[in-house]
This record gives sequence, C-alpha cells and structure tokens, in this order.
Amino acid sequence: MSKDRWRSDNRSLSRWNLGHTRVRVLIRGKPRRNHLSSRPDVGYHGDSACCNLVPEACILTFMSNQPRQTATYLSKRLAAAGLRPVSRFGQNFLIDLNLVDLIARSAEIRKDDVVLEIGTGVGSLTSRLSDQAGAVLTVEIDNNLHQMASEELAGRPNVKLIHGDALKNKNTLRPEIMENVRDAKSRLGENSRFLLVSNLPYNVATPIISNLLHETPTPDVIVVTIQKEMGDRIVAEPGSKDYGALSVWVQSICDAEIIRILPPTVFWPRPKVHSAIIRLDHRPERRASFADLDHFHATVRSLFFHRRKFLRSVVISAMKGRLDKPQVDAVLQQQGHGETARAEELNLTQIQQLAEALRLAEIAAS
Ligand SMILES: C[S@@+](CC[C@H](N)C(=O)[O-])C[C@H]1O[C@@H](n2cnc3c(N)ncnc32)[C@H](O)[C@@H]1O
Repeated sequence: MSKDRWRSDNRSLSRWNLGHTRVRVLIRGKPRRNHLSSRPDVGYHGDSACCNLVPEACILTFMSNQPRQTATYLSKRLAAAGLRPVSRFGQNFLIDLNLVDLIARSAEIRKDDVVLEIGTGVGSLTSRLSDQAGAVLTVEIDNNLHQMASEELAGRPNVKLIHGDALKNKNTLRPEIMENVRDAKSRLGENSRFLLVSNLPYNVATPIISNLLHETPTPDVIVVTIQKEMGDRIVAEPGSKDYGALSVWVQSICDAEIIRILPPTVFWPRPKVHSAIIRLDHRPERRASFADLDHFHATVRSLFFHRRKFLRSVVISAMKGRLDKPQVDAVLQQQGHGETARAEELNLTQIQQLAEALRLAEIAAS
C-alpha cells in the first residue's frame, strides 16, 4: 500500500478505500473525522499505521485486505453518490468476490495479454484483470459508473477506460474498441493474446459475443458471465430445444464450455434469472475453413429464423431474389436433405456444407 493511494474524500472521511484495503481511522479509540479532511501524512507499521497530522497517535485499523463488495457496501457506495443501479443497463453487480476471482482465473491471463472488459461497473473485476494482464481496456456506458471506476482505477497505468456504448449498432462494435485492442497488442509484442473477460450486461451479451467473433483479431479466449439460458444455447447440441443460430455460429469457430452456474443471490440487485460463467476458446483452423464467414453467419441466422418450419420453406424464403425454388431444391437434394428435414436436426458439418453449397449456387446463378 502506498501513501499515494491515500484519498481524503469528503464522502467517507473515516473510512477510506486504499486500493484494496479498507481502513478505519481511529483517534484515541474513536473515529474522528475533522482532522482528516486534508491529506494526512501517514506512516505504516505492519498492519497498523500512524498519522502525523494530529499530535495524538492515530491508529488505522486495517479491516480487510480485499475490496468489499457486499450488497450493503455497493448500495451504500452508490447511494453516497446519489445513484441506484440502472436496470436498462443490466446493472447486476457480482457481490461474491470468489466468483470475481473465478472469472479472472478461468481466463488464464498472462502478463502480455490484452483484456477487454465490457461493463466496467465500479471496477472490481477490472482491478483483478489489471493485476494479471499487460493491458486492460474497459468500456462503460453509464457516465456515473465510469466516473466512479475512473477514480478507483486511477493508479493503474495498464487500464484504459472508455465511456460509451460498446455497440455502434446491433451488428457492429464501437470502432474505438478494436482500434485500442490492436494498438495494445502491437505494444505488448507478438505473443500477446486478446481476451474478453467480463460480467456482461445481459441485454447486449449476444451481439457483443457474436460481433467480436467477426473481428480481427478475434478473442483467443472469452470468459464471461451471461444469462444461463444464453449459455445453454451456446453449448447446445443438434436436436435439443436450445440448439439454434447462436450454437452453430459460436461452435463453428470456438470450443465452448459452461464453467459455473450462478444463482441470482450472488448479484446485487438480484436478477430474475440464473446466470452462467462460460469459456470460449477460439479455433483459428475452423475459422480458416470458411470461404466467407459473413455469408455463413447470415445464412445460419436465416436458417433458424423459423425453427419449427421445414428446411425447404426456410431456405426458399431466405434465398428469395437470389435462388429460385428449383435451384434451392437442387442444392437440398445434392446435400441429401429430404422434404421433411428441419434445420434444428442438422449437425454443424451439415449446416456448414449446406451454407457453402448455397453460396456457390448463388455465385453460379448471378
Ligand atoms: C452486469 S454489470 C457488471 C459490472 C461489473 N463489471 C461487475 O462485475 O460487477 C454490467 C455493466 O455493463 C454496463 N453496460 C450496460 N450496457 C452497456 C453497453 N452497451 N456498453 C458498455 N457498458 C454497458 C452497465 O452499466 C454495467 O455497469
């Protein structure tokens, strides 16, 4: 702990958050506030300290060497700044610090990695990422939280905060994000990897993950907290009720696993649903097998748009204006899909082959 981290903050004069250490200031056994409204000169002795601002010995009692993140702490901290969690921004903060650690640990971050975090919040996961990574880029849409996190993370030169929406629109990330990632990666050298590690805002989790998989560089590893239902869809197998466009898109490029299911009680405020920590590992060799990744993604989306319909009618409407019915029938026959086939029964390889056959038929027809 350094003296520089001392903060004389009028909102909490008797208890300051010194980086990761909560401190209670006691003067002759009683909390005294007035002496400490300006920056005191503090000397530290083991796990106590003395303050030379007042003649009496001033004992600082170290309450904990971990940041506090209980529901009470967070609610008080936001209330002190006149704030409440904003539900439209998906502000459900993780209050179990073991799980914050689990997220960071599961990403196996190295010193030359660039880590992107979407949703800085008050910066608790960000600090752990900053301890382990070469560079952390963190994006927060809420100006109040961005300001709070900026103060919290001020002494961390490897953290860059961006204030704004991580999405330019549903299909595109904010361009600044990838520009910063590429910059940081080139600074950290050729072994540097790019990771997404976040407790994601649930309402934008799908476009964030889907869009990032289109980007260059693609994240080598993604470890994120998302809604459990979305986690189930990502890892779903053909024929199951959760299998759909997201399963096919993600599994076509990554290995996917659910690391832990989280109950609502580990968040504040509690969400209505269970959550999941998932890990995705990018497989560049799979990605390289696609002649046109954007075309593949668009085809997959349209194949699952009406998941209960027969494959033939889905493909006919998806290819309208590009292939006529006989051309669609020829492709389906060539791929061995009968009249009663449905997209949800096709495995990854069958979908990839169908999408590629449709792409080639389209080129031939144009
Ligand atoms: C689930 S909270 C996670 C906060 C913190 N990282 C934690 O682990 O407790 C999601 C955060 O994402 C922010 N957020 C929501 N939508 C966003 C968007 N489109 N772009 C950037 N940040 C967003 C919210 O304001 C909120 O702080």
